[in-house]
Amino acid sequence: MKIGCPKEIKPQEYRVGLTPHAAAEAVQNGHEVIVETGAGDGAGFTDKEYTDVGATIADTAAEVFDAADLIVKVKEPQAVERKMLRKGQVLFTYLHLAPDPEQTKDLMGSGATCIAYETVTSAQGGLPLLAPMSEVAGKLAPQMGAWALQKANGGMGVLMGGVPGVFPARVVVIGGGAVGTHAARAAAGMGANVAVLDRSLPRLRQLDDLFGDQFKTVYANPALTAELVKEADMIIGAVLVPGAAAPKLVKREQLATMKPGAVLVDVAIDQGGCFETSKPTTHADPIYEVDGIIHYCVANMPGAVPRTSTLALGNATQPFLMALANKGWKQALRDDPHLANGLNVHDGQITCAPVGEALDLPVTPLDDVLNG
Ligand SMILES: NC(=O)C1=CN([C@@H]2O[C@H](COP(=O)(O)OP(=O)(O)OC[C@H]3O[C@@H](n4cnc5c(N)ncnc54)[C@H](O)[C@@H]3O)[C@@H](O)[C@H]2O)C=CC1
Ligand SMILES: CC(=O)C(=O)O
Ligand SMILES: [Mg+2]
Repeated sequence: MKIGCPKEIKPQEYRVGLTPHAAAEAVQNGHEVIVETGAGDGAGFTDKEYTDVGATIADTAAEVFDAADLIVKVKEPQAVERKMLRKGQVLFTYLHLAPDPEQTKDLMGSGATCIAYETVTSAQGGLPLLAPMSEVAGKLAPQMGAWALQKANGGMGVLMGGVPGVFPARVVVIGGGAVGTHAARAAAGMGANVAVLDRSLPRLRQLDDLFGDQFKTVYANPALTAELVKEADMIIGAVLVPGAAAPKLVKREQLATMKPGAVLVDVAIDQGGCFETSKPTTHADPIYEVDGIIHYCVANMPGAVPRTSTLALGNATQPFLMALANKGWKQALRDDPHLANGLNVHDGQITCAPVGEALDLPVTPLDDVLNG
């Protein structure tokens, strides 16, 4: 099979979908690997590292899309990339379709088979291809929020850890999954006073057992959430309903109840955001203000640390990529129901129920596609 890896073109996205180690394994398994020139530069991988393991370098993305049976990427295909997809081709990447009707329409129109990292599941529970990037984004969130809290950046001028005699920043993390746990640990490590909210009591018990007094756990009912929102210096949005658009947990009218210069870091922005006033921003222009509250809503946060992120993502995607390449997509999905949950679009049809619900589009059952 021909596996193609284009250079990422989303603004300030420096990760790459295939590491030289992954390329080597694909070549050893008898596949042809085509990488766009410079694709690995941002993550510190040279073209030579790919050619040394037997990959071919292409001058343009068009050559990669033209040649490949299977395209491996990091971020959702941008409009110009979507035009290059074709029926029968397999796309393996993050998609985040629920809040993105335009991308969904284009992918359906392309006829391609589109497998989204973020809805692949695992037998142990959780989302194995989202988790590594959630770990990165979670650890980054307090760091980015701390920067936004600085007065020169529009924030209220509060130091995360405080100093002797002065109370530290109050950080509220909504959602205690992969992002939330790593964010809470990092914020607590910076000395902040941290509370984690989740609507899953078993998850809160687990966090309490694992982390003890490092941070407090709170059940996420709307009234309690509203109380904590008022007192917070920083709120980190880290909720997820897999595949679906994020629920809006802080409404615009609540901003008036908050401290002026408080910071909202909406990590869930890739699923549409969990604060009503969130809209996607970029690393180049990451923050904006609404009603005196600073918003940080970068949809590809791990792109800020592409070396760590590329290696972490590659560790997780590689076994699935090899299954798709070695068996062909249909057999790989028949053999592994967790990988099958990643199928979002096939030959013009939506196959992921939460995406269909979010966008009011009909959903074709996976079984019809795989065994019909
Ligand atoms: N902006 C970025 O660069 C990145 C964004 N993300 C996004 O971060 C979000 C969180 O991802 P993960 O932590 O991996 O998900 P996860 O599934 O590990 O955790 C989500 C948590 O949210 C909780 N939850 C769901 N609805 C809730 C509600 N109404 N109130 C309180 N808690 C609620 C769940 O019980 C779960 O514990 C996702 O949207 C993911 O795509 C992940 C990585 C990078
Ligand atoms: C998960 C995601 O959207 C990212 O890593 O950019
Ligand atoms: Mg996106």
